[in-house]
Parts: sequence; C-alpha cells; structure tokens
Amino acid sequence: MDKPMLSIENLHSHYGLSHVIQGVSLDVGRGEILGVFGRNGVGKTTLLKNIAGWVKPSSGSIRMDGKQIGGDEPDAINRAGLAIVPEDRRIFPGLTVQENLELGLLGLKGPKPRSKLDPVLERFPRLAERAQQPATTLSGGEQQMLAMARIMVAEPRAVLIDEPSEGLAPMIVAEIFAILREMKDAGCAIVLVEQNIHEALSICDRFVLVERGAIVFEGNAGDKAAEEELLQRLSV
Ligand SMILES: Nc1ncnc2c1ncn2[C@@H]1O[C@H](COP(=O)(O)OP(=O)(O)OP(=O)(O)O)[C@@H](O)[C@H]1O
Repeated sequence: MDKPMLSIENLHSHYGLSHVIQGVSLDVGRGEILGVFGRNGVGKTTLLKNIAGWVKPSSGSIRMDGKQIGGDEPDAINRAGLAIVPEDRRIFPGLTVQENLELGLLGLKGPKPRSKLDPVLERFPRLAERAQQPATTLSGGEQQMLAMARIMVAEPRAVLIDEPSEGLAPMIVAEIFAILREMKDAGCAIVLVEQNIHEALSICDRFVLVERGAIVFEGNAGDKAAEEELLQRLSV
C-alpha cells in the first residue's frame, strides 16, 4: 500500500472504567474499503466514534494522510476530510431535505458555495425531487441515501460508515453499496461496519474481525480460506 490515507496505531479508549478499545491498529489506503466485523457490543461503533472525534481516545494515534487528528474536535476532523455516517443517520427532522444536505457544506475547509450541492442532487434525483420536503417524509432507505449524499457534498477523502444496510430492503442495500463503490472509485478510503457480512465482503478489499475491543483476525476479501474462517468465527 502507498502511504495510507487513514492510519491508526495502538488506539485505546474508555467509557469511564470500561476499557472498550484495546490497542487497535489499522491502515486504510486511497480507494480501499476496509470491512470491520464483529458481534454486537465488541466496540465497532466506539472505534468509528474515536476516529471521528466524537469519543476521545485514551491513547494511541490516528492520522489522516500523515497528519495527527486523534483527539481533535469533530468539526476539525470533518474539515480535514474525514466524514462519518453514523448508525442513526443523524437526519434533522425539522429541516428539509435540502437543508440537511446543506449541512454537508460544513465539511468544506474554505468557502461553502451552495453549488457544491448540484452534483449530489444530480446523483440522487429522488432527493432532488423531495428537496423542499421535511426530511421526516423520506423512507428509511431515502434517509440513508440523504445521510450519504450529505457527506458527499464536501468530497471527503476518508469515510466511516456504520451499518448502512440495517433494516433496509435488499434493493436499497444494493443501491447503498453501489454508492460506496463509487466513493471508492473516486479514491476515498472507506471503513465499513456491517452485520450483513456476505454483502459487505462483496465490496470490501480487506476486513478485520473485532472481539472485545481488539482485532483478532484479518484477511483479504476474495481469499476463500480467510472468508471461511471469518464466517466460522462469527458463526454466520
Ligand atoms: N456512551 C457509552 N457509555 C458507556 N458505555 C458504552 C457507551 N456506548 C457504548 N458503550 C459500551 O461499549 C461497548 C462497545 O459498544 P459499541 O457500540 O462500540 O459496540 P458495537 O460493536 O458497535 O456494537 P453494536 O453492533 O451493538 O453497535 C458495549 O459494551 C457498550 O455497551
């Protein structure tokens, strides 16, 4: 791998006395999708929250393109080019679809021209049609699209995405994964947390398995033996 876009070394994080992330190290390159798998409660979401600055690491380093971002404030990390699509999608119900999209402009470093919304509205015609409607009128799948479209406004170089397929119909899941593939092709480094292992393996380049806050196994997607071991360890 060239110099990784996102590089994490020996990350530890606590909630009070609870030691949730226990020495995680990983690299994600440009145009690469890393799958992060593991049972409920092993720390996958907490790992993403540490990278995005929502939870402060206790120790270890997080670098974006070589620059230390670990422990920085979420908005600074966002402006450094790293975006997160959290599990609950964080759609603002009191705002319209367009206003929710405009929040994506906050990820831009300098000026924040509304014209940055144009390519995204073109890519998501369903959101463009509903631009002036309250975001709450969207279906679950459309809200997930909105959450992804919103981060695309600022063209992030690294993206963290937490269980994007949860609760959605297979057709929508396929659409969401197609968008992730487009981001990958545009050179984005992507960390994907997913319970839908089989589907996720079809778009990941590499994966890690997390147990009790630590990476216990890793492999390349497409390596049948490694995939088999992953599925066996997860018993799926
Ligand atoms: N805000 C918090 N305060 C205290 N403990 C927390 C908090 N958030 C999560 N935890 C605990 O930290 C551990 C890891 O949770 P986390 O949500 O990161 O796991 P996960 O692997 O993402 O699981 P899931 O798939 O269920 O989201 C769990 O034991 C959880 O109960």
